[in-house]
Amino acid sequence: MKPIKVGLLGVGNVGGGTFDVLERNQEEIRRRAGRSIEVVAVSARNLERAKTRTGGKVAVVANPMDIVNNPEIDIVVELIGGYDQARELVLKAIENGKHVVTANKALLAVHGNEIFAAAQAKGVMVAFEAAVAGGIPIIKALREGLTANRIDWLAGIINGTTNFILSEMRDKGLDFATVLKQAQELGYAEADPTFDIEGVDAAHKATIMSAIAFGIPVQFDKAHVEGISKLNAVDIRYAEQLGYRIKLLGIAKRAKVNGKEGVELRVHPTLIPSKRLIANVEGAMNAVLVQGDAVGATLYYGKGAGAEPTASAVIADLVDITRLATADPEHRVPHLAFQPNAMTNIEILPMSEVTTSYYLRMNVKDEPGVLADLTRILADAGISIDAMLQKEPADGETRTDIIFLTHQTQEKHVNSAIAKMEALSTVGGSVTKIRLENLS
Ligand SMILES: NC(=O)c1ccc[n+]([C@@H]2O[C@H](COP(=O)([O-])OP(=O)(O)OC[C@H]3O[C@@H](n4cnc5c(N)ncnc54)[C@H](O)[C@@H]3O)[C@@H](O)[C@H]2O)c1
Ligand SMILES: N[C@@H](CCO)C(=O)O
Ligand code: NA
Repeated sequence: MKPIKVGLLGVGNVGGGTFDVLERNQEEIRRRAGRSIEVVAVSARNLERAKTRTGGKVAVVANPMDIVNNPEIDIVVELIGGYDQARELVLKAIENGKHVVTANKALLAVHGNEIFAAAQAKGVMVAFEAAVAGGIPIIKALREGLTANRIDWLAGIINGTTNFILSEMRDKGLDFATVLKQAQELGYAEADPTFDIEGVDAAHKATIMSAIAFGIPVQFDKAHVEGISKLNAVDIRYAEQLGYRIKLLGIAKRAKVNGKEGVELRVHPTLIPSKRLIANVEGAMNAVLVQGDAVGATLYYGKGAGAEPTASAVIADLVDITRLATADPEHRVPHLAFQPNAMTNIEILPMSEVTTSYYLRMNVKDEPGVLADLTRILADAGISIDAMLQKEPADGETRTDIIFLTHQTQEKHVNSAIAKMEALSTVGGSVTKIRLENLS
């Protein structure tokens, strides 16, 4: 069979890695795919660098539209990132009847509904394994391996950069800026690293997984997004003393509020019991825990960022498309796991309606009655306490830290209890709130 022809948009970290792995493993890949997969052209901003990077073996063009409009190309691989230009290129490739592979989670979390509808109408595939948790085949697992299940929830460490920062800060005592620079040098970080640090990248990925897990449209604008920039080292230490690790988790969960179905879609620092496997995922590694009603809990672990791990996922999609290119479109696996006419629109819940447990830290005057006031406020809000830690005041100090771990409750109740605590004259400053998940 004649080779399937690929055009690469972008020869950066992932584009370069894809080129290398395709070349190195071309024979293995051909034996699996049944045809050779051949990169015939790449588009790059820096033409000379791209020529050197690809060893002068392929055409290098400046205008990515030249690839998208090239009738010889069967599959366009979008690895430039960003929203607008990537959207325009992907939609044009689809209009031209080309299949698309992309690692661009930002694009799919925001414009996915439009892109998948266009691909469906045209009968082409848009594959995106690399967009979520890099090299881990989590899209394949959710969409195919777990297809018998009603998925109850999933929770993942899905941003390598922030996990790397949290691990290095804890283990080596390095400061935030130094570790971020290392993550950038290692090719983990997004072009704009605030996307990593502020939880946006993890929310893009959680949004994509929520759509596949529950058969709902992608709705990034409804996700709750909180990163690690406001996380305090003291809370990492207290969490350890209480038997927990703090991780940036992306969570998608079915919930029922007043008898009505909803979906929780949230990214935030989270205390996880230290004994859980996922609590011990360190560095740029990712892990996703999925709870299905039939299978129970399954855990997927591996490299979530970096050139070749991500290339591994890009190429898996290229092989899938190569195998299925001649199949009737209606016989292929649907883009978002559910048939397009069988999607539902379960509401994404506002954060005030979310139910979870909490770590609350406050700095208080060390005097009689303070603890009673605090526990009264929690009791009045219907919040029960699971554990408490009270530190001895340092020598000569009259103030100390108190930490409560609560049982599950709705966020609105915790917020109103915190407002009452902060109004006490014995409580100084604001109360730190970090969510806690037992993941069992
Ligand atoms: N780096 C990772 O570990 C990783 C993992 C998973 C997904 N991703 C995603 O993969 C995509 C690429 O990430 P990356 O880390 O390789 O980024 P990168 O910045 O290393 O590479 C992007 C490349 O695209 C080029 N480019 C930008 N606009 C272009 C244009 N108009 N025409 C041609 N080339 C253009 C840039 O010059 C750059 O070389 C992003 O969507 C990113 O979110 C990255
Ligand atoms: N910036 C992302 C790349 C992988 O999607 C991360 O750190 O996880
Ligand atoms: Na993946």
